[in-house]
Amino acid sequence: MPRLLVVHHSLTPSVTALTEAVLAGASDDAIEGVELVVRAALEADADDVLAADGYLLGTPANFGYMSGALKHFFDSIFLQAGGSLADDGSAASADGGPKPYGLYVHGRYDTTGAVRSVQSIVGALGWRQAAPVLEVLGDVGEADRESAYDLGGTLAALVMG
Ligand SMILES: Cc1cc2nc3c(=O)[nH]c(=O)nc-3n(C[C@H](O)[C@H](O)[C@H](O)COP(=O)(O)O)c2cc1C
Repeated sequence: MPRLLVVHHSLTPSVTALTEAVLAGASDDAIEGVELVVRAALEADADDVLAADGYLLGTPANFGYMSGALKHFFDSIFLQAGGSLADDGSAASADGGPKPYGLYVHGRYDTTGAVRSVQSIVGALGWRQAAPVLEVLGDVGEADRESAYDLGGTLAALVMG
């Protein structure tokens, strides 16, 4: 069965609200035959990544970057999951097949650096962005929840094939 892996760092109400909406969307009645695997960023491992057919990533913006927990996830799985490092130690493009991913980021004033930090790493894993990044600033409203729901549904539908 195709598998969608959700890796999130949801310690605060706003990211939690987005994660719940993403999961609800990925579990929509229209989605059939997709196994949803949900992992806190500090618990996900390379086996989770290798076994998945698509990914949803959620993080707050912290100091202009993704959360330390999501960074720890990438640090832990990068090489095993098909990433490679260039001679200078920077992330190099991976040769693996492009698996789809979606990303949602919550911040209070600027999520630009957090989004860029994730995109640079997943690009080196060879994953392909399958939906626009959901960036939410400030309090999470109904429209944001709907966007998160749509993001979850979109990725699940893509994985469903
Ligand atoms: C240490 C720290 C650093 C933060 N850095 C940023 C940042 O760079 N950009 C931003 O938009 N928000 C930043 N924030 C706000 C968080 O992104 C926000 O608190 C988080 O998404 C959770 O939202 P919530 O408190 O409304 O649940 C920061 C918060 C903390 C505690």
